[in-house]
Amino acid sequence: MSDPDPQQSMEALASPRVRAQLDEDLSPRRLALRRIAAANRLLIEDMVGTQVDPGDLDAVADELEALGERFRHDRPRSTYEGMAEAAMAGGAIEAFFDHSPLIGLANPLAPPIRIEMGEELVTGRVTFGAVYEGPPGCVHGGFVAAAFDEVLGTAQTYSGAPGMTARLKVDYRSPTPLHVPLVIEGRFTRREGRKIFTEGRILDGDTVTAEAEGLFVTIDPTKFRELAEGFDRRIAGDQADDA
Ligand SMILES: CCCCCCCC(=O)SCCNC(=O)CCNC(=O)[C@H](O)C(C)(C)COP(=O)(O)OP(=O)(O)OC[C@H]1O[C@@H](n2cnc3c(N)ncnc32)[C@H](O)[C@@H]1OP(=O)(O)O
Repeated sequence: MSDPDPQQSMEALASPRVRAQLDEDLSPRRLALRRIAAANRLLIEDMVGTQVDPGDLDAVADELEALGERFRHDRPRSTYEGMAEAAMAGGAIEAFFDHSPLIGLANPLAPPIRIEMGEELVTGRVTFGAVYEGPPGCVHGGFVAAAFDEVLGTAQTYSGAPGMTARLKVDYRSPTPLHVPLVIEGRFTRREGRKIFTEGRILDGDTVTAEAEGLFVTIDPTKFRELAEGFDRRIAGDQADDA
C-alpha cells in the first residue's frame, strides 16, 4: 500500500469545506443529490444562449415545467433541514457545505469552487461559465465578491475562531474572464479580539484580476442554531398568515 499523501491528509483534517468536497463515505441519497446538481448545473449553463430552434422553445419549457413539478415544495426551505441525514453524509457541517452556493457539489448554482488548504494559504480553483456573465465574456462583479467571501471565509478558519463576514472590500483590477481556470488565494493575516482580518486575490495566470480584504467577527456558535430556529419561526408565521 502506498503512503498517504501528507498534503491530502492535512487537507482532510483542515476544514469541513475541504472534507465536504471529498467523494468518500457518501450516502446513496447524497451521491444522487450531487448527480442531480451536476446535471442541473450543466443544463443551466447549456441553456444560457441556447441555440435551440425558436419553434422548439415552448416544448423545452413544457418539459422543464413537468420536471419542476416533481421537486416543488409547498414552502421555502433551508438546507439546514438536510442535516437530518447528516450522519450519513459524514457530519452536519459537511452536509451544510455540500449545499453551499459557491462550493456545494449538491447545489447547481455553485460553479463550484474547489477548495484546497495549505499551511497558510487557501486556494480556490474555479472556472466560471456563461451563466455568471456580467460584462461581455467576463464574470459578474457580484460573483467575484461572492467567491472572495467563500475563500476568505475559509482562510479565517486559520484564526481558530471563525465567524461571520462583517465587511468585504473588493478592488477590481482587470476584468475576470469566463471559461478560464482561475485561482483564488485567501490568507488569514491577523486577529484582534473577535475581529479576524483576511486578504486575497484572484489570478488569471499571472494577471491579478481582483484583490480583496475581508473582516470576519467571531460569533458564539449557537448563533447559527438561532438563525435556523428564527427561519423556522418565520416560515411557521407565514403559514399561519396564509391559513
Ligand atoms: C457555518 C459557517 C458559515 C460561515 C459563512 C461565512 C461567510 C458569510 O457569508 S456570513 C454571511 C454574511 N454576513 C452576515 O450576514 C453577518 C451580518 N452581521 C452580523 O450578524 C453582525 O453584524 C456581526 C456578527 C458581523 C457582528 O455583530 P456583533 O457580534 O454584535 O459584533 P459587534 O459588537 O457589532 O462588533 C465586534 C467588533 O467588530 C467590529 N465590526 C463589526 N462590524 C464591522 C464592520 N462592518 N466594519 C468594521 N468593523 C466592524 C466592531 O466595530 C467591533 O470592533 P471592536 O471590538 O474593536 O469594538
